[in-house]
Amino acid sequence: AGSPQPGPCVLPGWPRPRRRAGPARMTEDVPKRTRWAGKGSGAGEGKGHSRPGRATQGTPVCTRPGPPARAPPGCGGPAPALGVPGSGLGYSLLCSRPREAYFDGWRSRLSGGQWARAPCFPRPSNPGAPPLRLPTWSGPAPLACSLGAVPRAASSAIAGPRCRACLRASGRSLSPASRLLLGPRELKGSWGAGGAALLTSKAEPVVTSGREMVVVSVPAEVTVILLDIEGTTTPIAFVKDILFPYIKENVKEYLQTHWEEEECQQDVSLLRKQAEEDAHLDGAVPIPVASGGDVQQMIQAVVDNVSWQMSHDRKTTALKQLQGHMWKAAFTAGRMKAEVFADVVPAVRRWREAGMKVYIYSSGSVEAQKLLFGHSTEGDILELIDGHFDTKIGHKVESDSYRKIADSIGCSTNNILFLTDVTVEASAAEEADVHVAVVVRPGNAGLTDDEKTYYNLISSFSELYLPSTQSKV
Ligand SMILES: CSCCC(=O)C(=O)COP(=O)(O)O
Ligand SMILES: [Mg+2]
Repeated sequence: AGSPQPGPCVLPGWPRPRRRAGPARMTEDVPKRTRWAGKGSGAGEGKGHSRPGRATQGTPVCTRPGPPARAPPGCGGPAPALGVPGSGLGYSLLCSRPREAYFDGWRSRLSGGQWARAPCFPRPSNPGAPPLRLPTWSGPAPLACSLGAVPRAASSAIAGPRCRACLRASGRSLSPASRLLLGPRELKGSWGAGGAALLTSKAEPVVTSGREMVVVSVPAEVTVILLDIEGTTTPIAFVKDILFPYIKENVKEYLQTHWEEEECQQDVSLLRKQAEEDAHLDGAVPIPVASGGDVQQMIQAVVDNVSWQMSHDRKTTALKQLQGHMWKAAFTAGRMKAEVFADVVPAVRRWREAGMKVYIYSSGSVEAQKLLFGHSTEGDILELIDGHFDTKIGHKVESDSYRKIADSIGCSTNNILFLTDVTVEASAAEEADVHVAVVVRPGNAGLTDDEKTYYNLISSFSELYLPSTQSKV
């Protein structure tokens, strides 16, 4: 295997970014999500790349000489995972011509006829990053999975899905080019609970109790991890079934009890202002001015307004501020403990040990965030958080908010990795050049195939791999 062949390298069905001016390079066809590898390569990198929903499907053709991509041995046709969105983009391409694959800032030279689970395109990024030789295979795939798409080392110990296509068929998404989906080659070290055997200095297999695990490698430039709460650190069910119902059931009584207090009046003023802004919206509930009117009537208007906002899951600062004040009593009295996913605290500790700063950015008010982490099922874990942001800095769906957060922290946007369950937030953050990964947790909203393809997905914080060579803030 392996003498160089002429001809274009065709990667069918990628969501394609728009071409930018300048000499044709394979990187121009790299979907934006692969920017994890390319963020250091210059201002504007990735701008204009396609996103889910806006993606144009096509058949990008690299301009470098090389063989057409062809199906892996045993597959009997084009690798199914290659031709559709959600495929994992260029992993497992058979390149019989030496080329460089850039992979999360690491480079691996793939020589003739070898398979590599790495994107088959050059990335101009992170020139200073250490080279990494990714696992490669020569000749026929060592083990064709049921769909025959991805070769991997044989191991009867490994249960579960065996290739991207199988994983996708089994409902498990993976796709980002920056993921390592490796066969069971060598187990080193351990990471996280549950017996996960994990990478040490090199990208190596991740096998947890006989189950293959997908890892997303954190780019070396990342020094700050910014966390969403609902759907990311905390189950949506806790918010929807405990926190929010508490508000609905208690708002009237709370207002009646605290109406005369300064804090409560400020909350009502903010809600009134919001109601004025919302006046054009269907079903919006106005709040009359407090000029000697009937207090009970006003309280009822606030209750109705809150109820209307919550029924639409509004994330307004006004609503979040009142909610935060209301939760205070419940949390401080020990009547409520906030749930955090089991992987959160161990991972955050690890990140901090590695020198990362960890911040929260949630629609929940900073006050509510502090209550939540100060009274969690894991105890008071506030000390693990370096700082908090809420919608006072801007809404999570606006990219400017992320620039302001970076300013406030004192870093560049590309030093930040934002973890969220909401792709619109991820998209806004990316627009500001923030790295993102979408967190898939039980109960979270589903993702479209394009979104699964486009974004780095993790289902546990333990799936984030921090290269040990990184220097941190
Ligand atoms: C202390 S956060 C309470 C949950 C909440 O109010 C909320 O809106 C969560 O939104 P997130 O931005 O964390 O998804
Ligand atoms: Mg969320």
